[in-house]
Formats: sequence, C-alpha cells, structure tokens
Amino acid sequence: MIAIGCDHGGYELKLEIIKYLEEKGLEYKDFGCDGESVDYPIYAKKVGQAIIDGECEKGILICGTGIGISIAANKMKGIRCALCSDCFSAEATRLHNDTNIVALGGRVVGPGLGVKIVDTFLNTPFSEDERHKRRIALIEE
Ligand SMILES: O=C[C@H](O)[C@H](O)[C@H](O)COP(=O)(O)O
Repeated sequence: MIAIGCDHGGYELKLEIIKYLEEKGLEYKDFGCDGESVDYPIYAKKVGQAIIDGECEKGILICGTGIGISIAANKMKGIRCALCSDCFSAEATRLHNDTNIVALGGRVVGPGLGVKIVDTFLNTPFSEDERHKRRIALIEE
C-alpha cells in the first residue's frame, strides 16, 4: 500500500500520480488534501504515520516546492524522505538511502517528469550494501 498526500500546491500533480498508480494497479491510500488551501505539515504527518504504523510501505508527498513537506516528514523517526526533481536522484536515493517517502514540488516539475520520478522511486530496490546500511543506521542513531 502506498500513502499519498499533498497540500494545495501539489494537488494537481497528485491527481496525475494517482492516475498513474491506478493505471499500474497499485494500491494507494489518499490522505488529502482535496485542493483547498491547507498546511502541508499536517499531510506530511498523516503519510509519515501510516508508514511508521506499517499501514503503508512507501509514501508520496507533494507541496508547491516539495521542500516544506519533506522537511516536516523528515522530523519523524523512521522516515527518510527524499525531495526529488530528477530520476537520477530518485533511483540513487532508493539504492543508497532506502528512503521510504519521495517528495515532489507541484510547482517545480511537470506531470510527465513527476510521474516518471515516482515510477523510478517505486521500482528501485534498496541496494542492501553494507556501507549504505551503516550510514542509514548512523542517521537513525
Ligand atoms: O514548502 C512549502 C510549499 O511549497 C507550500 O506548498 C507553499 O509554501 C504554499 O504556499 P501558498 O500558501 O502561498 O500557496
């Protein structure tokens, strides 16, 4: 199950990503918002908590820049959220950081690139490399 959430700045891109998830037959839970003006930390918390609770394995967060919502998500223990505006970063952050949330800026990337970033993030496994495990453990510590 994939958790997805956004603020008003990420709403349009969220709809495109949901379309992609549905086309791929991927299960998701939409934590809002519905396009109205909201405060992004609330949605970061909802999605982060779903992952911490084990309800969802991965998450997608979108605000205007992706910055605020990723900062908020990364305050939660066990959450590693990567703000990505390119596919190289989306792939590298899964391989190296075992990130569990990808954040995007709805005012930064277009729908084509945004969906491709999500596709790359969801389809790249963690490398399981010892040096990366050691570094992630240091972050958790
Ligand atoms: O980092 C924060 C996000 O980009 C927000 O989406 C943004 O600050 C919202 O701005 P506004 O309320 O002016 O639409």
